[in-house]
Amino acid sequence: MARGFFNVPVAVNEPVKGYAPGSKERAELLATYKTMFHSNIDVPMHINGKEIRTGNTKNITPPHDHQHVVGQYHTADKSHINEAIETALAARQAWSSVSWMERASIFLKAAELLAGPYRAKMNAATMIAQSKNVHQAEIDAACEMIDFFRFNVQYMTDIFKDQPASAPGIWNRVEYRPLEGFVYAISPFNFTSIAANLPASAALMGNVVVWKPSDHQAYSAQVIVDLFKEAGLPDGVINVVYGDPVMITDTCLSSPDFSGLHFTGSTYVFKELWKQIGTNIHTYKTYPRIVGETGGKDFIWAHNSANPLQVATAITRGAFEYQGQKCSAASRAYIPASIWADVRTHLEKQTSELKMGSPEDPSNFINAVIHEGSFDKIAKYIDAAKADNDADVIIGGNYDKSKGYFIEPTVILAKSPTFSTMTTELFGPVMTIYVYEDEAWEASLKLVDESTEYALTGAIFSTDRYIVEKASKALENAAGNFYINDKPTGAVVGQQPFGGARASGTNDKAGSAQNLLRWTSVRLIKETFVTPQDYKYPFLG
Ligand SMILES: NC(=O)c1ccc[n+]([C@@H]2O[C@H](COP(=O)([O-])OP(=O)(O)OC[C@H]3O[C@@H](n4cnc5c(N)ncnc54)[C@H](O)[C@@H]3O)[C@@H](O)[C@H]2O)c1
Ligand SMILES: N[C@@H](CCC=O)C(=O)O
Repeated sequence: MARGFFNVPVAVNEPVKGYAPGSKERAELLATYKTMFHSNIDVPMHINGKEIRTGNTKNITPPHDHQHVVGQYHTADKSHINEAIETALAARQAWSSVSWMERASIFLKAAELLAGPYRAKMNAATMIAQSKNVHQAEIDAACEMIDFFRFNVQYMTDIFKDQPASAPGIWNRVEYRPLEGFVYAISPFNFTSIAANLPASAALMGNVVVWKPSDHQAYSAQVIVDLFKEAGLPDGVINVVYGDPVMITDTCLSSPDFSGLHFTGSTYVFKELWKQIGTNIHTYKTYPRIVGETGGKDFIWAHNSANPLQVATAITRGAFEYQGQKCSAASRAYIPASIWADVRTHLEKQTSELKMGSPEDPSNFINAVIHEGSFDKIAKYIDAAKADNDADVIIGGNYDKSKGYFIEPTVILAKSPTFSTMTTELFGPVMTIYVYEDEAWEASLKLVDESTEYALTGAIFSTDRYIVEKASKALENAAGNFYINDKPTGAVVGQQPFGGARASGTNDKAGSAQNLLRWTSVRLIKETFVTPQDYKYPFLG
C-alpha cells in the first residue's frame, strides 16, 4: 500500500573497476576464480524456489580448458517445464499485485549486492565458463547488470508517471498492468548481464517468468539465481530451467497462458520462434508480446578524412574484444585506398601485441571462443578465405583447439564487397576489410547499407562534418546503434540504449523504458464525478 508519491534513487552508472596489478579487487577476483575453477559446482534448476536435480546432467567446461570439468547442471523433461509454468502462474497473483516499491527494492538491493559481495563471484563465473578476460567480465557481469537493475527501476517510475490529461469533471488515469499469463525468457551465452535482464525486466514490471538460460552460461546463471534470492525475490517469480531448447520452447509456446517472449540470440532461432507463435496464435488467451534482439554484421566505415590510427584502434577493440562474440562486434570494414596502408600498419602492430590464453592471466586480451561448434565454424570460414582467390588472410588465421578453443584475431582482405565473410555473421574474432577507391565513397555507403540483412551496430569515421552528415543520412536504417568516430561496441545502459532493426531484432532497446513498456498492458480508467442522468443532446431541448 503506497502512502506517498515516492521517488526512487537517481540511477547512476556503476564505475568500472581497474583491476590494476597490486589492487585489492584484482587479488580478490583472481582468488575467487581459483576457488570457483575447482569448485565442482552442481547447478540445479529452480522451480518455485526449490532446487530441482534430475540427475540428467551436462558438464560445465571452460572454453579455454575444455577437458577440465568445473561442474554440471541438471536438465529438464517436459514435466519440469509444465511445473515451471504452473508455478509461475500460481505466483502471479501475489507478485502482480504487490506494490511496485517492493519490486523496485528487490532489484535495487540486487544491484548493491552485486556492486559489493557478489561482484567477484559473478565476474569469476563469467571468466571461467564464458571465457571473458577481467575487463570484459567487469563491464558485463558487474557493471552492465548493475546498471540494468538501477536504470530499469527509474524507467519503471518514469512510465508510471506518464498519465493522461483530465477534462473538468472527470479523472483519467492509466495503470500499467503486468501481462496476463507468463513471460518466457530465452537468453544467449555471451552476456551475463543480458541473461539476467531478460527475466528481470519483465519481473520488475510485475510479470512471472520461465527463464531458459544458454547451456554455456549456466555457471553465472547460478550466481544470478543466488543474487536474486538474497535480494528477496519471492519463490516462483522467476523459474529457471535447462535442457533441450526445442522441447522447452514447444512446451512453453503450447501453453494458452504464454503471454510474452523475451529473446536474445541468433536471428534464425528468433524467426523460427516467431513462426511457431504465429502458428499457435488461436490457442493463446492474449496476443503474446514478442521482443527479440538478434544477430548482426556490424560495420566500420571510414572516409579518407579519417585518422588512420583511430580507425585501426576501433577495429582492434571493436572486432576482437571478447573474441568478437559481442552482437555489436565489428566484423566488416570499408576503408578508402588512400589511408589503407596506414590503417594496415597500425592494425598489424596492435594485433601483434594481443596476447591469447586463459582469462586467469589478466594480461591475455584474447581468450577462447565459446564451444567447439563455434570454433569449427569460424575455422572453416578462415580456411575457405585462405583458399579463395578473392581474399587474402593478412593477419592471424591460425587456430588451435587442443586445450581450449583458441582462434587468433584474424583479418581478411576481401577483393569483393560481397565476399562470404563480408556478409555472414561468424560471431568470432574475424574482421573482413574491403578497400574502396576514395572517389567511390558514396557508392561504398550503399554497399554498407545493402550488403547484409542486418542493422544492429555500425560506426563511421571522418573529420569532415559534411561527410559525417551525409553518411549518417545514407546509413539511417543500417544500424540501430550508430557511432560517429568511435567503435561500435560498448553501449552503456542509461546512455546508449541498445538494439537493432531489420534482421537484427525488434529494436525494443534493452535498458530503456521502451523495453519495459512491452511488459505492461495498460488499463485506462475514466471516472466521472457528476454522472449524467439525461440522455438528450443540448440542442434537442
Ligand atoms: N542483438 C542483441 O542484443 C544480441 C545480444 C547478444 C547476442 N546476440 C546474438 O546471439 C547470438 C549468439 O548467442 P547464442 O550462440 O547463445 O545464440 P543462439 O541463438 O544459439 O542461442 C540463444 C538461446 O536460444 C536457445 N535456442 C537455441 N536454439 C533454439 C531453438 N531451436 N528453440 C528455442 N531456443 C533455442 C539457446 O539454447 C540459447 O538459450 C548471435 O547471433 C548474436 O548476434 C544478440
Ligand atoms: N552492451 C553491449 C551489448 C553487446 C551484445 O552482445 C555492447 O554494446 O557491446
